[in-house]
Amino acid sequence: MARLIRTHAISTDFFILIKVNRIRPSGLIMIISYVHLPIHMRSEFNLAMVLSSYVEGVRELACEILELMAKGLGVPHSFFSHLLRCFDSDSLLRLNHYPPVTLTDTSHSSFQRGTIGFGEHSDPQMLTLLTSNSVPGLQISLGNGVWVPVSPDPLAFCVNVGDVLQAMTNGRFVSVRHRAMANSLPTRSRLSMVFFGAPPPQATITCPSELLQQNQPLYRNFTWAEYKSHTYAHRLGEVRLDHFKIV
Ligand SMILES: O=C(O)CCC(=O)C(=O)O
Ligand SMILES: [Fe+2]
Repeated sequence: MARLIRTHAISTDFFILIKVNRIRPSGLIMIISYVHLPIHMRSEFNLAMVLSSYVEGVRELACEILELMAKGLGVPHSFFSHLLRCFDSDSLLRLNHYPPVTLTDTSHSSFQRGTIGFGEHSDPQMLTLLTSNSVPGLQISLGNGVWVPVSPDPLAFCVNVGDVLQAMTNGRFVSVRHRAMANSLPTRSRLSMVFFGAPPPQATITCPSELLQQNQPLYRNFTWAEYKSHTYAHRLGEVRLDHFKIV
């Protein structure tokens, strides 16, 4: 954990240092960006070193959380975590950049407070660990149109259950629907760094027998590759796990 905090601090500085160019296709309200990485980086900002150390630390943290969940559910210790520890685990690190878009910026005249930057969805993987700089934007859905903002804290992780963990726990843990608002701060970009813990493509997503002693299975077995291709063939906002429900 100490190493994770150290690497997190270095990588946050690193990502703040990178040059950011916004593309503004005429007529388009935008919120799309290039991130340029300087080629001649000082040695302490060696990208590969920082990223692999970060991913190793954040993956370990995700595994520890999954092991605590397994303990709480009374299922074998590494039933969930071993999938993230597999050498061909399909886990992913994503950086999201939300450039400042101000209400007075004429090229964004139709931009309004409340514009969504990243639409409502649940993450398809098992467990998400998200951290951001101190610019707000992330919101969690409580259902019925109620959204709760998550206070941005560069030294904290927001941990979200993903669809696959919902299926593997037979609905005991529910994947959280969330979204990110476009950034209306005039001068600062919002950056989020998201680790998605996922199984290997050919892993079968199934529920442990301990969770089926008094309950019928809610979802049929599927592979992560199958779920992923279903996910990308459907819209972000759909409840994509419903397709695998046993009716
Ligand atoms: O940037 C954020 O706060 C949310 C991003 C997100 O939900 C995602 O990348 O799946
Ligand atoms: Fe997400």
